[in-house]
Amino acid sequence: MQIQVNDSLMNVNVLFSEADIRERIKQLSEQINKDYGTENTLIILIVLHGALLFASDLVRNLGMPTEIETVRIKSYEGTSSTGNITLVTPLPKDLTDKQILVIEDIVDTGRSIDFLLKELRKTNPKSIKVCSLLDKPEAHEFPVKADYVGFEIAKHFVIGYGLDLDGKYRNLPYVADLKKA
Ligand SMILES: O=P(O)(O)OC[C@H]1O[C@H](OP(=O)(O)OP(=O)(O)O)[C@H](O)[C@@H]1O
Ligand SMILES: Nc1nc2[nH]cnc2c(=O)[nH]1
Repeated sequence: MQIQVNDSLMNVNVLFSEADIRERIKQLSEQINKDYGTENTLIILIVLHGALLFASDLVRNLGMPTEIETVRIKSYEGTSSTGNITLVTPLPKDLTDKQILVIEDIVDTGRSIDFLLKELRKTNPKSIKVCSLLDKPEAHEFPVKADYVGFEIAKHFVIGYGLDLDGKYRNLPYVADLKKA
């Protein structure tokens, strides 16, 4: 598939197929189930919009009681970060003493998750961990480390499986990068 990005025609190059993602989600959920056990409730905090597809596949494999919550933060326009993070929706209420697992689609510069973790810590939860489908270690500008990572990737802009380009292509069932056609 080819798509137009600004003035360039780009090839959509699959990095992780549907099967790759399914298999990795199985492994991640096994690890999360092992770490948390089956007794205590886990708050699943889905960071909208990007993490929607990943989270909905991941939670189906979790064995503990969960409460699903969402938060929307925004930083990217096109393929670059604006540098300004905003909390578009409020944090869920009553997070004090709760176990929270934040679900992200990608940690890139780390600015978004750094911002969100600071906001969450103000609510005095029992614990906060982060599970991100993708991580770009070479792009980090903030000292963040996700506790669970699906795949580490290079410093390339990716789309699909929740990740957008100006709001589009989130529905692609795979993760792809863009190469000049
Ligand atoms: O580590 P960073 O450099 O901050 O980049 C990661 C963030 O960027 C994307 O969000 P975006 O603001 O594009 O919103 P979206 O999830 O609605 O696409 C993504 O979902 C992460 O939240
Ligand atoms: N779609 C998309 N959003 C991002 N937000 C931060 N990095 C990325 C990326 O590589 N792709």
